Amino acid sequence: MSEFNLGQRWLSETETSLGLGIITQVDGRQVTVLFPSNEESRIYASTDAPLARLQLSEGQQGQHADDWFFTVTEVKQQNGLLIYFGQRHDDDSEVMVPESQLSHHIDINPALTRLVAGNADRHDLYLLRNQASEFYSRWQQSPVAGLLGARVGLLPHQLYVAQTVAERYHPRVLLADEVGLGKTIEAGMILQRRLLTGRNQRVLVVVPESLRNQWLVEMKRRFALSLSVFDEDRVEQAAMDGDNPFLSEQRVIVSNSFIQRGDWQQALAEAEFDLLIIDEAHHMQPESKGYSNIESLCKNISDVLLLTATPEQEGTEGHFQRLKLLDPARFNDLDNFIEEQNHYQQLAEQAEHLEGEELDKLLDQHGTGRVMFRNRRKHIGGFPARHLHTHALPEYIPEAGEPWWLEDPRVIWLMDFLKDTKPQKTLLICKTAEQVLDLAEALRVLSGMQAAVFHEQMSLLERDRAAEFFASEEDGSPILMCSEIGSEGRNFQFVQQLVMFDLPTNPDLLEQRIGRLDRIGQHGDIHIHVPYLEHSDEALLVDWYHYGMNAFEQCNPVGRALYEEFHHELEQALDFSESLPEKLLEATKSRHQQLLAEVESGRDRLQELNACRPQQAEQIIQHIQTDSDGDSLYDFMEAFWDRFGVDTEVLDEHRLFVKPSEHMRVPAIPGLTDEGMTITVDRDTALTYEDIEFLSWDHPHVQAAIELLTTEDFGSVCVAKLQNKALPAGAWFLELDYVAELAAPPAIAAQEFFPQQRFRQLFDSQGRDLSSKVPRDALTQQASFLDKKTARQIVKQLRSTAQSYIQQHQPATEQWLKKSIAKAKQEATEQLQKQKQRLVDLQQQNPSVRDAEIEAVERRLELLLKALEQPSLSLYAIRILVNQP
Ligand SMILES: Nc1ncnc2c1ncn2[C@@H]1O[C@H](COP(=O)(O)OP(=O)(O)OP(=O)(O)O)[C@@H](O)[C@H]1O
Repeated sequence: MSEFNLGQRWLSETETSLGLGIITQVDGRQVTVLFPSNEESRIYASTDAPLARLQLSEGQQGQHADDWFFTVTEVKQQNGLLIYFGQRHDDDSEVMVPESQLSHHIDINPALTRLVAGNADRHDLYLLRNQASEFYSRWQQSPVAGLLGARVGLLPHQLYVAQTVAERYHPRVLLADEVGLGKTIEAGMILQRRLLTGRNQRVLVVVPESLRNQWLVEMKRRFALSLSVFDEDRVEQAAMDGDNPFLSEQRVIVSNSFIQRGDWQQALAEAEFDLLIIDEAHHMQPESKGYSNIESLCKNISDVLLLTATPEQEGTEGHFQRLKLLDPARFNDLDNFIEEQNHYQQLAEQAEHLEGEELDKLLDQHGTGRVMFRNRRKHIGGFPARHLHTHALPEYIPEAGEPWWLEDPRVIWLMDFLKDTKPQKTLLICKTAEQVLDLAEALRVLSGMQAAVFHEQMSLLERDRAAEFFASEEDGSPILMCSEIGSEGRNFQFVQQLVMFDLPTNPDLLEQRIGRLDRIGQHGDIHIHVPYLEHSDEALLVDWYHYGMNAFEQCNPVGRALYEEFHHELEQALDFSESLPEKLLEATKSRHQQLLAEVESGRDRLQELNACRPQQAEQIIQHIQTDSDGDSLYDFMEAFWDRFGVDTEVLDEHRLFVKPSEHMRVPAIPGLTDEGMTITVDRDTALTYEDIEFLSWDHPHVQAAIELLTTEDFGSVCVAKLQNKALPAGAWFLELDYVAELAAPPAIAAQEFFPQQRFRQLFDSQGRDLSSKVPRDALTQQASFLDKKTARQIVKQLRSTAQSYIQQHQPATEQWLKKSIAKAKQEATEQLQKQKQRLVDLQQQNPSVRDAEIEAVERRLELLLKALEQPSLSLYAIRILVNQP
């Protein structure tokens, strides 16, 4: 057949996955085609080769073999070869591209390629493809994208913080909710939203070693997010290739001590992290080891979240130092900072008389409002009561040479207590690992009990195993005995009995200890037991804490301030008195009341107003409830699994088991393992069964399904049967869907102004434009399945007419694109200018608005406008409907 010429580009109608082929040999009866992307050759009989010629027409996009794109402006023929003239996308230059120089990849216009090749899919796959793009576009615009899929109860105070911080330009904030109110969860939500919207790509998490595993587990089970642990071994291993070891992963978690050692500081600095999260940040003290390493990370990384429940654990100055890590320019003078705090009461009074935007403005403009978020139990409500039980025990004189625990009455008390409270679980906390080990020995020797222990001399794995052994309901240990490291960060809300075998002198540490039980998820009253020896330090401390500041039964916001004021007298009393001096108790009590009244009307009130604005929080919750749209998600995924060969088995009303079958359409789908998984789209079910997957539009498997459908060619061309008696048999319609997208740096979240956009055109057999007259759904309702063979025949019959319609109506598509670009430009300019102005105004009043934030808005607008100059347009889907009444 004379139509074949060397250098021409043809597609295989039966194997489009081979990519674009090139004719390498033509002899009388045979034609040889090389498919370079697969390095395969095929020889066909020239008379009936299942091949289709790729011919781009004006207005269409082409891809050069060197990977740049162009839009065709003119097509010429020369010696049987096509020569394309057009404009390059990257530098706007005029180009001439002989067809032999086209890229072997044909994924830029999958629908057109398939049409040319004469291929068609089933109607239901086409519908799924269209749904995928619709849902994707909706998700891209959702103000709660990234907050939909967290396996958490929808708590207003957390969602308000998460949404507010995630939205900021280069957020640098202190998350300082009281112990156990969910700072880790807030950080996870912020992280997830920022990752999924593209605002951040590379995160470094720094946590105390003892919390590393808990973080990993929490991020995985609550957010389906994996973090990669980097310790000395892993880094050394990875560094052997000579590359920066941290660049091998996007989400990295390291321990405080790893940072303190500082061996990899240079590599960390060069690893291009854009978000830093530091948990238990009160440990970061200027005098602490490796502080300068933390300081330089905070300087290097644009976005920073510091987490601590006890920001003032190391005093006002310590608190100030952490604020300084966030914004050294704003927090540069401690005296000024203290002076500012003195005006909080006055500000709070003003705030009481304001509402809505006025209130927002005042809170935004003053103090630490923009930098620090602190929610308190008192404001949230609904937490269980805490009860103190003191157990005064007689002093004893230890016998020389005998272990102390043989005679200490607290040990006898503990054994009786465990008997009395059986089968309840008890958490015991004391100061040192030695004491824990002695107590474990005591219980073993005196009562034959194998108690779970948790202390710094154990490896991380051993600690996690101990916590698991304790948590196990059936054969777990009734008691876990921890040294002070167990008093931070861990989740023991399934326990109601807490024994303090000794007492810390720092009220914040006391609160951290109680916080292991008093946290979200605690459903019973908490019983705090302090067994103490008469005239011991604990005898004084228990009175000071309980009668002086009610620190056991209430969360105490001024504990640290009281400690700072009274610690000299307290230490003296501990050294020289047998009981708490009345004078010290009275002084503590009255100062406690005074300070409490002050902070509650000042700092506290401002923090309360700032950390959660109930109306806005309510709106976020409503958005989440609406945008989750579990029914649509379930239907969409069910159709997806069905079409892609994933087996499903209904377990109950809310749970489904899904597993890859032997007939998968693609080899693997991210987020779905070979063993399969149980899923739910129902939040309550996901909270009840933590081992099953909570599917949402944020979930990696759902995102993978959408990506597969929208970026590959599944369902891009279909032929369906119409049964309309009012129309002649054989009448046909051509429905085209164009998709426009932006190629922009992910960090500017361009999708919020220009999500994936679709443009539909509908023509009848005479080429009449019916786009505005016949809606898509009306056709879908009348459309039905047509067998594959007939469908392919129809595509082959109509493909050249369809191509000419596409070409003919290209100007209308471009017109549409121009309009939507102009609209997006206007909206982006208006909104971002407004955002910038707000920050500029704020900065006049409140220096905690950083220049970097304002510059980031300017940069976002600049990059957005640039990206809007070059949207990519592709023919996304083609549906041919043929009437067979
Ligand atoms: N919205 C929520 N839904 C379900 N569980 C939650 C939610 N928020 C927090 N939790 C659970 O409550 C516990 C406390 O949360 P988290 O660890 O985030 O608190 P924290 O403020 O970081 O604690 P700490 O002050 O001790 O470091 C955890 O077990 C967490 O999984």
